[in-house]
Amino acid sequence: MKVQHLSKIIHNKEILKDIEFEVETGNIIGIVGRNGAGKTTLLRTMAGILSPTKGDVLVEDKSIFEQHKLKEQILFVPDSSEALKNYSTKEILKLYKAIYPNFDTDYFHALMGKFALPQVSKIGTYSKGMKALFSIIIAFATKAHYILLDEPTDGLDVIVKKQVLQLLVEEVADKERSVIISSHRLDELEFMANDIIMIKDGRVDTHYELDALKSQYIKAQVVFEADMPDELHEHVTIVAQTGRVYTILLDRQNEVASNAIHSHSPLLFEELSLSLEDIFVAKLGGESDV
Ligand SMILES: Nc1ncnc2c1ncn2[C@@H]1O[C@H](COP(=O)(O)OP(=O)(O)OP(=O)(O)O)[C@@H](O)[C@H]1O
Repeated sequence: MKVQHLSKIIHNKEILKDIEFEVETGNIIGIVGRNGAGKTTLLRTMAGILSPTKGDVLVEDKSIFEQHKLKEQILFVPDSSEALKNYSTKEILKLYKAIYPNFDTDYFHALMGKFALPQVSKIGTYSKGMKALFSIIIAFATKAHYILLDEPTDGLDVIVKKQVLQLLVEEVADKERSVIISSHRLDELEFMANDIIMIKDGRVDTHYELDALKSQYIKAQVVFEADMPDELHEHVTIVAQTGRVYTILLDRQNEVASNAIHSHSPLLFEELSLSLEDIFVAKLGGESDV
């Protein structure tokens, strides 16, 4: 799937601005960004629910807005299943089977059994987590090639969440499917995603292959005889400070920063393992809530 120069204007406001990236099959892509950055609008446009003001979404090098049948390969799971609440699980099953020609009914029942989800006459009677789970089960049973999930783990308890995350990883393992997830949960994404696309004010701020991103930064604990020398503040991001113990982030390529630190002969300089959340602190200037 190719997202090409995608722009979307709603009520004179440019929500998406020239967004471009490619989704390879067998990958999990994490879309992250602060509230209102444009993640949901992007997913809805990629699913063909919203039409772009400019740009295109291509599957098999053809526009999904010109060849509507291609939309059968894409499935969008919204962060709320309100629209389903008055239907029974059987009715929803029937609806999806009609829309998605490759819908796998056996797989649907197998997943319902695996997650011990009962069939109900009104989806509204499910708990919040059960609704989220049901939407995910339906999504994977469609056998669509591109599954777009908006905040999929909202409302799931820890045990179900782990099972769902495991399911996502298994689903892409055969390289037939890609999963694109919008999430605030960086800690979850970092164990699954191959790529992270950070959206800021409707633009792709950064698009990183996760392993490359992690190797770009160093997280370290550093202690000097006194407070951290002033000149170092411009070179490093301080993540935490307890007394004279500073936890810092610095760019691995930035030799000036590294030389500056060592020229002040730190009493301790110890590299720590880096999380995705740390990187967002570095990139968004202390705003870890993306
Ligand atoms: N139908 C609409 N009419 C007017 N403005 C809209 C509409 N849909 C989205 N927007 C605006 O577009 C911007 C991006 O919204 P969007 O829901 O895509 O962000 P998001 O990154 O998914 O946010 P969140 O993390 O809070 O879910 C927001 O400023 C929102 O108010």
